[in-house]
Amino acid sequence: MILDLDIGNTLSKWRLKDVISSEIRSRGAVWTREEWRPGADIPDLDVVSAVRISSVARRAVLEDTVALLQRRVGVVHVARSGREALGVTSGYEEPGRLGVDRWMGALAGYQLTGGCCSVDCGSAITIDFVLPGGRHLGGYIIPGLRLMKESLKLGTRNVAIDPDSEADELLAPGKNTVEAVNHGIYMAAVSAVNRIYAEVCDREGVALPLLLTGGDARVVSRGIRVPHAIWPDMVYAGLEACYPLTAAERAGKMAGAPHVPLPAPLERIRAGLAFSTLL
Ligand SMILES: Nc1ncnc2c1ncn2[C@@H]1O[C@H](COP(=O)(O)OP(=O)(O)O)[C@@H](O)[C@H]1O
Ligand SMILES: CC(C)(COP(=O)(O)O)[C@@H](O)C(=O)NCCC(=O)O
Ligand SMILES: [K+]
Repeated sequence: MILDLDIGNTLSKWRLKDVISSEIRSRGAVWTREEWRPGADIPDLDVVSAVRISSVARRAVLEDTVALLQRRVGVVHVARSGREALGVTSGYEEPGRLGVDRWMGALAGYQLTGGCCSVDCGSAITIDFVLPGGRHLGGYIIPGLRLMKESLKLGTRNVAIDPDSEADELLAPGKNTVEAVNHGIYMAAVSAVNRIYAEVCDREGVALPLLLTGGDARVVSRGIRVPHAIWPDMVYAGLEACYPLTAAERAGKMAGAPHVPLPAPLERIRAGLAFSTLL
């Protein structure tokens, strides 16, 4: 089995992938803690022959995890952001400083679409752009839904936005504190994504496919008006593309890759932008 790890600031996600069949056998998540230790809630390492890791947690968390895994597993790949990979060149002045989860998402998105906007809705919401041809432009970082809510300190942190709510309900004015906070941060997040997507497509003169991932991808998706796809395994797909281990991966297949709808025509994106900024 291959153990893939996506260690974010909130959750450490894992999945076990069969080396022979390329099927995902199991998956789970544990809180990203100071001392991250395989335990009851972590897969059995005896069946693991290789590990691939994307981590944006504190360096000590990664070092501890890698040290522990290296004692038990023969092959441990730790992804790093770089200046160039798989046809994509980083837009960052210091490429090593780009969050590796963003880099994995950008690489996976580029493999799938040949140029896209990738949005990762986790602890932070990150919005990255890769143009056709492979130039990564850089991106945007805003607080995620949960962080925005916690920062208000209004005692609403444990009342999550129902991911099944209709966008229309979430966009309506709140009639109590919980609603006002939930609807406010939701509006802030989806407005930012909609606006940033339109601004950058307009600037660059290209309508890009739009991909969403992360723990809040589903709820954010409901407020996005332009065609897009959700790809829960997008960070894992970057690991697959960087460190292909199975026959399917070597053939360029990425697990769980969604059907990506054609983007809206550029004129429509521009008209929407003009409408939201000039009226
Ligand atoms: N079952 C869940 N447990 C925890 N967080 C969840 C859950 N479902 C959705 N979320 C949301 O997803 C976010 C974590 O998403 P994730 O992409 O794993 O973040 P990160 O990569 O930063 O750890 C949380 O901040 C929360 O808003
Ligand atoms: C922006 C992030 C905190 C997002 O992390 P996440 O929400 O996935 O936990 C992470 O990608 C990161 O630490 N990036 C380094 C800074 C940068 O990308 O510029
Ligand atoms: K994120």
